[in-house]
Amino acid sequence: MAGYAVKEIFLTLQGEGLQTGRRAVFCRFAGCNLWSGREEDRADAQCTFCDTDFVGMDGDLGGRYPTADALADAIAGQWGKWIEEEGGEPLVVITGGEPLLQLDSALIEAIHARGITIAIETNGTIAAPPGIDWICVSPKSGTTIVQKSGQELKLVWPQTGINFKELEGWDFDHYLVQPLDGPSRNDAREACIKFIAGHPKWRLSLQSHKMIGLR
Ligand SMILES: C[S@@+](CC[C@H](N)C(=O)[O-])C[C@H]1O[C@@H](n2cnc3c(N)ncnc32)[C@H](O)[C@@H]1O
Ligand SMILES: Nc1nc2[nH]cc(C(=O)O)c2c(=O)[nH]1
Ligand code: SF4
Ligand SMILES: [Mg+2]
Repeated sequence: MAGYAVKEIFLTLQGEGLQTGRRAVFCRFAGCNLWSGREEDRADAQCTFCDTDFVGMDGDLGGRYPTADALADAIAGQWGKWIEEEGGEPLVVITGGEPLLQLDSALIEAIHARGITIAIETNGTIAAPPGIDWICVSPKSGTTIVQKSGQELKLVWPQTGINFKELEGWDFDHYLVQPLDGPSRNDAREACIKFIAGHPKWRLSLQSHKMIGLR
C-alpha cells in the first residue's frame, strides 16, 4: 500500500545509547519483520523479547502518511513544540517496529530538507539506504545481519547464541550492551556489568526513559 504506516510520533529525550538525554522526535513505524506484534505469536517469533507495541496506526499522530513531505512535516512540527530559543540540532529517531521496512530515500531527503538529523534504531536484517546520519543496529540471535556498519551496535544482553567476537569485527564506532528488560531485569543488569568488566570495548546502555517515566 502506498505511503508510510506510522504507529506514533512524539517528542521526548533519546533514552538509550550514546545519544542518551538528547531531545528527539520519535517516529515509530508500524510493523516488524521479526515478530507480528501479537502476543500469541511471540514464543515462535524470530525476536521474542520486544518491549514495544508497534501494531496498527492508532498512536499519537499515527496513521498512513501519503507522502514523504507529509510525514516530514509532522516530524518537524513535533520538533518545534515548546522551543523557546534557537540552537541545538533537530533530531528525529526513526524506530518501530522495523523502520527499514519503510524508510526510503524520499523520506530521508524530505527530513533533511527541513534541517533535521536522522537517527534510526534497526534490527540490522535489512540494508539501510544511504544518507542516514546515525545508525544503531541491535542484533537478534538467530537472524542474519546485513547492516554491519554504523555508529552504534547495541546488543540486548543476555542473549544466547550471540558470537560477540564476530560483532566486534564489524564496522561500528561504539559497542554497547543494554540489559534485557523483562521479569529477569535484575539478573540482566548484573550480566551486563559482568560482561563489560571482562570486555572493556563495550559500554553500558540503560533504557533511561523507563527509569524516569519518560515515554
Ligand atoms: C523496539 S526496537 C525497534 C527498532 C528495531 N526493530 C530494533 O530491534 O532495533 C528498539 C530498541 O529496543 C530494544 N529492545 C526491545 N525490547 C527490549 C527489551 N525487552 N529490553 C531491552 N531492550 C529492548 C531493541 O533491541 C532496540 O534496540
Ligand atoms: N525515550 C525513548 N528512547 C528510546 N530509544 C529507543 C527507543 C525505541 O523504542 O526505539 C526509545 C523509546 O521508545 N523511548
Ligand atoms: S526486531 Fe525490534 S521491533 Fe521487531 S520485535 Fe524485535 S525489538 Fe521489537
Ligand atoms: Mg522503546
